[in-house]
Amino acid sequence: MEVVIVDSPEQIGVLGAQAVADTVTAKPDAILGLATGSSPLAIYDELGRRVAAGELTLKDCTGFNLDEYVGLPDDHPQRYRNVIEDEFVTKTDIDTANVHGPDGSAADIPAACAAYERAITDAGGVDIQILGIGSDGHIAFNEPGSSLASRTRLKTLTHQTRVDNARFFDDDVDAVPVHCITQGVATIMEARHIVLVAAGRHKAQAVHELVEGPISAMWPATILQMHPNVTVIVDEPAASRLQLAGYYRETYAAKPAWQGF
Ligand SMILES: N[C@@H]1[C@@H](O)[C@H](O)[C@@H](COP(=O)(O)O)O[C@@H]1O
Repeated sequence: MEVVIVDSPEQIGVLGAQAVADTVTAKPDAILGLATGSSPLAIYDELGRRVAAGELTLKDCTGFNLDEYVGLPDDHPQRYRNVIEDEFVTKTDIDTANVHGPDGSAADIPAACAAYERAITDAGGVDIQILGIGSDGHIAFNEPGSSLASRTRLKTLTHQTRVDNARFFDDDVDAVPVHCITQGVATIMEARHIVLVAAGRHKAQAVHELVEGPISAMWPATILQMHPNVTVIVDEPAASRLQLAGYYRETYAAKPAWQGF
């Protein structure tokens, strides 16, 4: 696990976008794993800037979203498919027809979850997964207690997650759906490169557990310690509880150029 500590959320965006650009340069039809939440927004903005400047194209890429609320109408602005459309697809040149998400309106949810797993596998698997982290250590919507071997499935959101996300629903926690479909922890672990980004002091405990804590379903992100290719990019407040922060800074400063990102 590589830990990169930067000065600002904007720098998180620049480095995260660089990781995506490196992947797409090596493989123009790369499969991108897309995350909602505020943390990845700087990455999407920077990718949009690069596409607009003619430095990068995502036109042959495919995207798979991590998760989706259950039961929101198709045109609801907080439906994650719509959030990814607004925050990522419209800013870049990726083809919207090639961006997929779990079907939160499916009549048969287990069948929709199985179909989503198959779609990711049939596409060849995710080359680079952008990931945020909840303040309780959740990844996608894999709440504390999630099986570390889980696949795409229905989950019940914790009250804390619904409170955290109420800001997107006019501060009305009752408007936040109770259920979601999320890629499982094991699904996420199959991505070839995972770039997890976090900003702000409210993420400091989760980032500490993710990088330095014992692996536990109580902090689902800790399973990433078992993944061979994870880059964690955090700002100073999010890094404030890291015990080995000095070592991570020295390691990044001394990184041989040939290692790339
Ligand atoms: N399902 C999303 C997660 O994928 C995201 O990581 C988390 C943190 O969001 P933020 O980056 O806004 O703190 O929010 C939601 O729960």
